[in-house]
Amino acid sequence: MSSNRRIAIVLFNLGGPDSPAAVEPFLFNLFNDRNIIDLPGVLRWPLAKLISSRRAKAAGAIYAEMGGRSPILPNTERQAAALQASLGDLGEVKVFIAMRYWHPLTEETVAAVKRFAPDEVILLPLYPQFSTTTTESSDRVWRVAAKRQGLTAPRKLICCYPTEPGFIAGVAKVTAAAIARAKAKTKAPIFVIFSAHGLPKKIVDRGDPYVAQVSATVHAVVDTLGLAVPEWMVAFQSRVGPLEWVGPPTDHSIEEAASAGKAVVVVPIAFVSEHSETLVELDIEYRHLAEKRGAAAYERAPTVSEEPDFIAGLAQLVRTALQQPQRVQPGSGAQYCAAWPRCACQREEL
Ligand SMILES: C=CC1=C(C)c2cc3[nH]c(cc4nc(cc5[nH]c(cc1n2)c(C)c5CCC(=O)O)C(CCC(=O)O)=C4C)c(C)c3C=C
Ligand SMILES: [Fe+2]
Ligand SMILES: [Fe+2]
Repeated sequence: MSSNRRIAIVLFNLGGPDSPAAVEPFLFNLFNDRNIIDLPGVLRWPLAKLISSRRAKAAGAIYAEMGGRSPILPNTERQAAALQASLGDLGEVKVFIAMRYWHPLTEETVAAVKRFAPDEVILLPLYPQFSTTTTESSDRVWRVAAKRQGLTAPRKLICCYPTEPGFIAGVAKVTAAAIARAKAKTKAPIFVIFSAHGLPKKIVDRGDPYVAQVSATVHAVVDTLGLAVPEWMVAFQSRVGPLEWVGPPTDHSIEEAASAGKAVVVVPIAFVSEHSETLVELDIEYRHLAEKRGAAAYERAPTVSEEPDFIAGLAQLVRTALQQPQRVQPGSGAQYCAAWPRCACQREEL
C-alpha cells in the first residue's frame, strides 16, 4: 500500500453530556433522531423537547454519579489513539471521532476531516452490532453533512463486526477474568449474564438485525471459552419510555439469579467503552439489586476498551476495508446481515 496515502478513519459513537447543563440538549438531540422516534419532524421536534425536559432530572442524577459528565469522549479518544498507533505503517493515517448526540458532533468532524484532505475515508462505528438506531443513524447524518460541506473523498462504512476475532478474543478474556474473580470469592454456582443495550420491540420487528447480531457475538464468546463458561444467558438493559422493549431485562435476570443464591457475572456485550450504562447502571444500580437479593457474588466484566486484541481487530477491519472496492464493508457480520433488509451491508447505492 502506498505510504503517502492520506487516510481518515472516523469512529462513530453516541456521545454524552460534558457538563450538567449539557444533559437536556444531549437528550433532545437523541429523541429528535428519526432513527429513535420515527415521526415527521414537525411532530418529533416538540415531542423530543417534551421528553428531554422530563427525563433531564433522572438522567442528570445518572451523570452526577460520574462527576456531572459522561466519560464516553475521553474513553473514545484513548481508543482512537491506540488505533492510530497500530496503523502508522499505512501512511498518513488520522483517526477522528464523530459523536451522534454531543460534541464533537458530525458536522464538526466532517469539517475537520475536510481540512485533513484525505484520499479516502473509513467510517468505523464503535458498535460491533448493526442497529438502525446507532450505525444507520450515524451514517445517515454523516452522508448529509459530507454532502453539505463538499467532502468528496471516497468513503467506506464498516457496517458491523459482531464476530470479528479480535473483538471476540477481547470479550472472552475479560469474561474469563470476571468468572475467575467470582470463583475466588465463593463456591456458589456462577451465572453469566451477557448484557446488551435494549431496543424497542417494534424496531426489531421492522427488520433491525441488532438482536440477532448480539446473539451471534455471545455464541462466539461462549464457543471461545468452551467449558470455562458455566450457566449463561443474554439479557437487555437500559429500557427507556413506555414502549415494549426486547427482553429479558438484565435487572430482572440479575434478581432471579441472585435470589437463587448464585454468583452473578455481568458482561457488557454491545458496549466497547465505559460510560453511564456500565459505570452507573451495571456497577451501582444492578450491583445494589444483586446484593439486596442475596447474590453469592457480583462481578462485572470491564468493556474491551483498549484491550490489544480488540484494537488489533479494529485495525484489521480498516486494513481489509482499504483493500476492497465496496462502499459498505460487512466486517465479519456478513453472514448475519444477508437475512436482514435493514442492514447497511445490503445497500451499495453510493
Ligand atoms: C429511547 C430510545 C433509545 C434507543 C433505541 C437506544 C439505543 C441504543 N443506545 C445505545 C448506546 C447508549 N445509549 C446511551 C444512553 C442513552 N440511550 C437512550 C435511549 C435510547 N438508546 C437514552 C435516553 C440515553 C441517556 C441516558 C439516560 O437517560 O438513560 C449510552 C450512554 C451515553 C453516555 O453515558 O455517555 C450509550 C453508550 C445502543 C448501543 C443502542 C442500540 C443498539
Ligand atoms: Fe441508548
Ligand atoms: Fe451489515
